[in-house]
Amino acid sequence: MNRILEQAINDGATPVAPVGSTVPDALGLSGIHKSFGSFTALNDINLTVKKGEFVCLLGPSGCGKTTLLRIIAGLESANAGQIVMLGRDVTRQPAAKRDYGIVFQSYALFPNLTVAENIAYGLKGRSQDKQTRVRDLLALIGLSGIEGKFPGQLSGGQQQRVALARALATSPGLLLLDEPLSALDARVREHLRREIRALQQRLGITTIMVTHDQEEALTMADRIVVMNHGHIEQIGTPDDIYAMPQSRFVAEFVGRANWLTGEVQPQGAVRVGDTQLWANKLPPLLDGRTVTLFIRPEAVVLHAHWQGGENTMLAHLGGVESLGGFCRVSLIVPAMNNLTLIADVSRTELARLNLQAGQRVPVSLPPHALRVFTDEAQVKA
Ligand SMILES: Nc1ncnc2c1ncn2[C@@H]1O[C@H](COP(=O)(O)OP(=O)(O)OP(=O)(O)O)[C@@H](O)[C@H]1O
Repeated sequence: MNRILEQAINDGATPVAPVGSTVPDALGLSGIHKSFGSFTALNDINLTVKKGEFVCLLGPSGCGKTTLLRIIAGLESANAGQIVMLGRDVTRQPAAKRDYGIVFQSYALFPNLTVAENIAYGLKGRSQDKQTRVRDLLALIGLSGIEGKFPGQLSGGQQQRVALARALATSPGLLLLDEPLSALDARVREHLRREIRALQQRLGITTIMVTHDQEEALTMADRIVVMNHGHIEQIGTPDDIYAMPQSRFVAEFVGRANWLTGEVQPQGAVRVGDTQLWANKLPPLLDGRTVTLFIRPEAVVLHAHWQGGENTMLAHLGGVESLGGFCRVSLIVPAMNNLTLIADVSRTELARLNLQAGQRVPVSLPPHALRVFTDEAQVKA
């Protein structure tokens, strides 16, 4: 077994707790508040991260995710709130007393030091032990033999892997990643995404990563924390966030969506233009209210022939855009005031339907796939 992996396990870094044992949470944030002058950057942030979890802080530019990561790291201080790491209150501890490794967006390696010197920078002890540690870490990140190179001789992806090795060198309890992939090109980014996730799972190291890239968060995280204007909009697994967004902001920020505005009818349907739509979980007492229905493009069903049925209508085929593995079809629905729906359809399905531009296509919006929002909040059944 790789020595680092072995050490991580000996250090107790494995994420799975024995049945019945009480493992303290890796991180607990309560009531975190941060202002810069009169500007509130973070407002009442509460979050618990379990040992071994990979959590992504996701949100648009300026929502406060980097500020939150810096507060966890002790590089910024909060105006109010408490930070607990593995049961230890570190709120007033300086950065050096908090047990974490960090990787920033820009590689932040010392250009005048070799790879080995960069990785060993924070290590204490005998030079021979350090050499062994560096060798093990380089093997761990798949870059054995580059000890003597300088950062300038490495590609961007290699530099970020070295930065990761440096962050892991002291076997920290927590790994903090601040947009570590955003300076890399798409192919390297995708590759490193998988590598970092695999490494994190093998080491069982609790990880918090800041990203504005929803795909990154959806593919890497155990849980996603969606942030907006300094507060948390939703915390959930990638599946929860994608399929059951709790606010319109989350639904719009993560993935594509169709939005349909309609009025709730006395019998419980929602009228959109001349069409009556039924949604599962439409709660009572909404008669006459204007609501917004939400459906993901891949949930829109196209039919080869008209069969009628619930939530089925005729649309005109607007256009077909190829997006590699699937196609995005735009559909204009006359019975919904010429609203344009988008549907994501596989290439096989598209070939089966044999669609021609301008053709009339029967379209269904399955009731179970329609979610209902009033103003900002999603209506809960
Ligand atoms: N030192 C500072 N002084 C004043 N305002 C700051 C400071 N640091 C951050 N801010 C403000 O706080 C808000 C949150 O910034 P933060 O960097 O945390 O956002 P972010 O979500 O990480 O965005 P990005 O993805 O663009 O880095 C922004 O409006 C930013 O301008």
